[in-house]
Amino acid sequence: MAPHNDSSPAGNFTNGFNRMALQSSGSSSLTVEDLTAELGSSYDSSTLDAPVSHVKRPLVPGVYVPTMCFFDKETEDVDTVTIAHHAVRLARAGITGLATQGSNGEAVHLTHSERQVVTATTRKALNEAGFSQMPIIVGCGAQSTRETVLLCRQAWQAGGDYALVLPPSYYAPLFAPSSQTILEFFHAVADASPIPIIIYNYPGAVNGMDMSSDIIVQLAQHPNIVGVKLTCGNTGKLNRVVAGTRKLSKEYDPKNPDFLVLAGSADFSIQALAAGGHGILAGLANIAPKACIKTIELWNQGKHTEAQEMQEVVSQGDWTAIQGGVVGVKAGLEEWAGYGGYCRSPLPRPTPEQSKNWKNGFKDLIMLEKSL
Ligand SMILES: N[C@@H](CC=O)C(=O)O
Repeated sequence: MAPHNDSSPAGNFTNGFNRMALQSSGSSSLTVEDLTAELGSSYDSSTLDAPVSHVKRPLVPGVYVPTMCFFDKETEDVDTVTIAHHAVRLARAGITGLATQGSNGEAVHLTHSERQVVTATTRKALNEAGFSQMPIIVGCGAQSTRETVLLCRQAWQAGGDYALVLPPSYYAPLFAPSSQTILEFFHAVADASPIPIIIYNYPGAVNGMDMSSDIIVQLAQHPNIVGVKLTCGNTGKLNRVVAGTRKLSKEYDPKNPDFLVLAGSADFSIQALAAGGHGILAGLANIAPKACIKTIELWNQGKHTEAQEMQEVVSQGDWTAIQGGVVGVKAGLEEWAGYGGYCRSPLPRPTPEQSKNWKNGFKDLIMLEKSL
């Protein structure tokens, strides 16, 4: 397997694209001028107050958290103070990395420039708190190849290290989830993106499209595709992807694999590890990062009975998160951590009864979290 492009091109943040980025990404269909023009119309660099420096931040096994986007309760404006606070709180809990604009980050509610602000705020907060080596994955899924590439470039500009990419889904009936169309889409994005791509397989979010292990392994052969988040919950598939991608490496190192295979929900953390997976990228870690980390540590230390017991608490808590979705996770944070607020409209604000139920649903998990 060719070495991964896990280092973003050096250079300071500017509103125009860095030519090195384009050269290193091998982009052939989009010029610097095209992209600068596109950015000029969709992105206001004055919203960022500091240059973003680009350094190598490797993607290693562990617990990654799709962090939340917080909003002012009255105006629904992006609340950068709480975004920064939450990122640092998670980092101090010992997580491996963060993902902005995942499902829990309400990417679909954000404009391009707001996405930039969220990622840059997160990068800045981590750097200032001493976590400058912690990678940030940025959700970059969009419906066209062109917009997906643009989001990847904007993610890089804002300080993102990796791009999490869903397959386009609006026209899903016109192609199968493991078709040539999907293959070509991911190849085109990976060719043009200045940051490496992580495939996001989340059938529930993409018109039911569920990519097969065969196509994921095929895509893993691209030097700029470096991992997958499997929210499908299919541990048989996860096992096949680990086995198939391991064979692509000259020397497989489970502590530093060439292709990272992550469970997309915390309720199958140890099941994923038993299948050879490398960790999780899971929303529940917003609520209970230490419990998610400890469950994985126990398993990796060979303490399988203790890990299984902890997994049961995590899985029960995740059931509340899965049922309440991002509304429920925010309500849980508000109830147990004193911040969280509400999702952007049109997502509903929870009723007092819902908040009470979700608070109770997370109770055992929070007790565990507080004991760690
Ligand atoms: N249940 C998932 C939702 C998106 O992938 C998670 O935990 O993040």
